[in-house]
Amino acid sequence: MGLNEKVCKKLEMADPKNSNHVAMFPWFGFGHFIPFLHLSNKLAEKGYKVSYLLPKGAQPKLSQLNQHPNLIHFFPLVVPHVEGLPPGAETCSDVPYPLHDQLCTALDLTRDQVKAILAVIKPNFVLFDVAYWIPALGRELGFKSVMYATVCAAGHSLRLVPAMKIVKGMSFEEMMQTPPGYPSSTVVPRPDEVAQARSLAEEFGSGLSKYDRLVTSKEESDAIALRTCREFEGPFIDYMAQQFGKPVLLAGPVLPEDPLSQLEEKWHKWLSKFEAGSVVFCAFGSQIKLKKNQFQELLLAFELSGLPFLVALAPPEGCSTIEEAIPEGFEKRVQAKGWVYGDWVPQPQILGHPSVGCFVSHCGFSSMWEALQSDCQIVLAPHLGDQIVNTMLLVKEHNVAVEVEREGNGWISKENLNKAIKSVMDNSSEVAQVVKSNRYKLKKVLFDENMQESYIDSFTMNLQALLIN
Ligand SMILES: C[C@@H]1O[C@H](OP(=O)(O)OP(=O)(O)OC[C@H]2O[C@@H](n3ccc(=O)[nH]c3=O)[C@H](O)[C@@H]2O)[C@H](O)[C@H](O)[C@H]1O
Repeated sequence: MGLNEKVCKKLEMADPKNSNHVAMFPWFGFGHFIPFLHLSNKLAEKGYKVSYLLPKGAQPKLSQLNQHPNLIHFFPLVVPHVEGLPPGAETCSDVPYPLHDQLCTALDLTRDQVKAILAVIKPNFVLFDVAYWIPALGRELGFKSVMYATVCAAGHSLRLVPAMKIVKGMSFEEMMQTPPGYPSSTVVPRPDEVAQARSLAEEFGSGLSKYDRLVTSKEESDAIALRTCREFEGPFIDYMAQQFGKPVLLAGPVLPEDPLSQLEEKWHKWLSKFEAGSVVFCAFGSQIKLKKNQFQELLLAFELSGLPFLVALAPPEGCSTIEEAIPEGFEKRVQAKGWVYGDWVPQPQILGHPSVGCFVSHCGFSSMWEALQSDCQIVLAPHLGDQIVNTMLLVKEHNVAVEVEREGNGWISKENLNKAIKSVMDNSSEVAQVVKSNRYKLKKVLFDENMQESYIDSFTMNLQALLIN
């Protein structure tokens, strides 16, 4: 009897009510909270109960994304203070990137709280990403552990497989190599990605390197789950399965259906002043803090473009408010055509507004999926390693976006950003037509209404199959 038949038999015999409880325990960053919560919504639609463990201060920003509060319950954790962290720090948004090591140590120190909760709620499965000690808890408490990766399969295949260990002191030439059997010649190391990938050898919580933590999480867990699909990353998915010798469950893009319906009036009203597809929207996720001069240069690029723009970026380094960072006379010059906003915006809903025609993004994995779901042209300015890999997937592998050219030191000039925006916003340009046509074709495949449903169905089928072994 094949696996699917066995699972079907098991499902017929067992009351699904007995094995449909999943606990979620993501890394303490919104780029992880949000994908885990989107998956929670999809599982709840299939009748699953979800217990979601997270720092207590993160819950308010996430509650609005919880579409099934009767089935998805939050379990707030107290994040212990670790020396070096600002008092009360709980998520990546509270601390600069270099302090994520200490934040991850704090996550490890929630182990007793997590164990106490799991011992009481008795989930059938726990989905996690950086808490490499969850599989051991699973063997002790009797649940199946699944490492749910919220970055692309290409990024994991390139930098987080046993075939090529990332350690301190590797030469540039070594870092420019791809692991044995790696399945791509377009998504490959490049100097700025190598510079970022070196951080994988650095400590990331409790003395472990990021590489060791993330590879151990995959090696120890009962299965790996990826927020992606064959149509987007097929060869990388197969490579991951071969490297780790265990089931790889695919969730698909896992995005909520039409987000525009919930757009708040203030955004809708302002955006609706402009003609369809004319507004440039820029956001760089929940973690990036730019240097003040780079922040100002980006604003000057949007002014130079002459297009209406909405910029949602955190205040740059050294500025506590966005107003402090805006260049002299800028607001007077751009008048009602530009809006610079220094706090959280409803990004997916803004991308769904008909006036928005271009998304300037750092290519974080969630922003990447939201860009592909939208009808916007895509301009990419990646910062962290996996964002560069995501960028190569979109630009080199699928040719659906353009990347901003950087100076040698990583500087983004107003001229180069303006050039990239114009290349996709000038409908007469060949680049604009090619990326637009490729994007529509890819969107048709990735967001075909039955595709997401079939991915979640097979995801739950494969989850249940873990209970048989
Ligand atoms: C896996 C990890 O995710 C991280 O998260 P980050 O927040 O930077 O970016 P996204 O993944 O786009 O996630 C950001 C999420 O926040 C939403 N959002 C953001 C800003 C805002 O003002 N309003 C919003 O609604 C956005 O819509 C998206 O859903 C990094 O990429 C990191 O490289 C990657 O390893």
